[in-house]
Amino acid sequence: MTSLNEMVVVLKGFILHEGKVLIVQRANDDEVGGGTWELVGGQIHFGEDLEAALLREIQEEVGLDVTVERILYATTFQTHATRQVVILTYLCKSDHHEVVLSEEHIDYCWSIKERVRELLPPAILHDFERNDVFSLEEWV
Ligand SMILES: Nc1nc2c([nH]c(=O)n2[C@H]2C[C@H](O)[C@@H](COP(=O)(O)OP(=O)(O)OP(=O)(O)O)O2)c(=O)[nH]1
Repeated sequence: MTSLNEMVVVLKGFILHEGKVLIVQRANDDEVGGGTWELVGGQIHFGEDLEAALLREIQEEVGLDVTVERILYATTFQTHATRQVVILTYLCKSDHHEVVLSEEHIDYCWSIKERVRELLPPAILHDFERNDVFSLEEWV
């Protein structure tokens, strides 16, 4: 019997430029999480390398060429009964701050910690706390 369960792997970039992290706001008409703020990134394609997938997603969503430094944390959750997401979040550095958004997002913000605490949803903030992301010395 074929399983109807789905497992997706999502790569996210914690992109820093001059001490601030880039967060983006999903389009309001997005069926999942419309209007909410998140890190840049998306699903790996079958057969793709992790870093290549991350660089592709970052280029597609915000038009930046970044340097990937290291993995910060991995997390997983179910979006509904038959769909589980595994998220790998990587520290990245950008030499530039000029962002070109795709149709997926309607706004962006290079953010200090205080702003991130105001804008990101509790689930992501919880993962930041659990994985000491707020202690990153490169982040203002
Ligand atoms: N709990 C938790 N949720 C997170 C984290 N990072 C993160 O983006 N999310 C949420 C926000 C997104 O709604 C969701 C999955 O990311 P996504 O929207 O880019 O994935 P997707 O399936 O749409 O991928 P794609 O179509 O854009 O390729 O996970 C995190 O660290 N912890």
